[in-house]
Amino acid sequence: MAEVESLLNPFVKIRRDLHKIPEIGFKEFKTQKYLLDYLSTLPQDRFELETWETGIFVKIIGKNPKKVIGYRADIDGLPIKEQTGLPFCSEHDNYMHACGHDFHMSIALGVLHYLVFTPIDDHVLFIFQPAEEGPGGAEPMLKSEPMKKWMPDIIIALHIAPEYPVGTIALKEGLLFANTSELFIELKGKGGHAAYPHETNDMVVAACSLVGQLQSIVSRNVNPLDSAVVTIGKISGGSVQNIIAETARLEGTIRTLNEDSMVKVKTRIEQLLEGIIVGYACEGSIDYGSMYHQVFNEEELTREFIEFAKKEPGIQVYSCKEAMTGEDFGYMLKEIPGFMFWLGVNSTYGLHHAKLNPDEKAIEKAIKLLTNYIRYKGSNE
Ligand SMILES: CC(=O)N[C@@H](CCC[C@H](N)C(=O)O)C(=O)O
Repeated sequence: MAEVESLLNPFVKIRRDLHKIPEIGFKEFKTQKYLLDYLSTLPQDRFELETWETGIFVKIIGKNPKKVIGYRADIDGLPIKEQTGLPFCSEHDNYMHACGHDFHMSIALGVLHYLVFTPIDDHVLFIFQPAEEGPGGAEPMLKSEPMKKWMPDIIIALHIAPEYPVGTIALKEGLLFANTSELFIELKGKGGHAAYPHETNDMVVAACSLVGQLQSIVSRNVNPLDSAVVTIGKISGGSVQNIIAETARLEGTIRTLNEDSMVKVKTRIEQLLEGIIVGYACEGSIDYGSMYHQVFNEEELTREFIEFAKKEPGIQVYSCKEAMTGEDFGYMLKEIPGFMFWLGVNSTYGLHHAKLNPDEKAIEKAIKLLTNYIRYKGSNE
């Protein structure tokens, strides 16, 4: 294994190292240390660095700066048990980089490394952001002191796309990713003996009924020409097979392409929950957790990047439709002009799947494309 690793592109090795240590939002301690250790090997006079929570800001000093170009990479993993069987699979039981943030980090380090050794005119701010999967690091990071001090004039990010081949990128001007809101519903009834249901209010039955009713929101309350998602990803309740459950909890997410639909979907969820409370004589409450602003690509910069990327050897540019994925990078794009794009990584299994296995050849492609684009944008001659 050591021999094979010595033959790898160093940023593929970095990706594998990071893949082994996935950590969830605001607990990315080993990840932050790994990134800091790597940064400590680079010439220290070429950049300034500030940590923020488990994230890191790195400003590469420009030769003749007129602006700051921002590049953001998210760093957290997901609570999923990896099933890839890869030799470098997760060493953290029940956690996995199943959304490609290991790729995002290694690509960012590749571009950063190049710019440290080959300075350009403008400053380049790298933002290693925690907690993209939740509860959200972008919004508080935007308000942080380092960000205020080094506020970028433009900002860029990518996300891996398992469905596209290596060597492709996909993007569009305007709306790229949906508005999101987490959804947590608690139900409380009356538990008791499995053989005496008439003396209880069974929250497993109430929860199942509510999950069924929630499916009607998208099909019956949202305009068919609009789009929305209501997904319940987790149900829990009860303690053992012969006790009727006193409590149940649903955990899910809402996605919409505009803010009005988000309000409408939430109103319907609240109405349906009211119905359950009355129908099952129970208590119920909703917590919307964290919400992400849509990802909206600034049109002129996006068009310019598309034209640039089309001329890059080995890169094919696809035009895509908006997706119902969410990204708190949307908050950065709300304040700073920029764009996000999909990077093709050709995996049979998709994002958030325990067998996601992105093709590492995409790492070098992305490093080259981004480095060339940032050099082009950051040249003031
Ligand atoms: C790109 C991606 O997969 N992002 C996540 C963001 C999750 C936000 C939040 N935890 C929620 O579930 O609403 C996604 O699931 O789209």
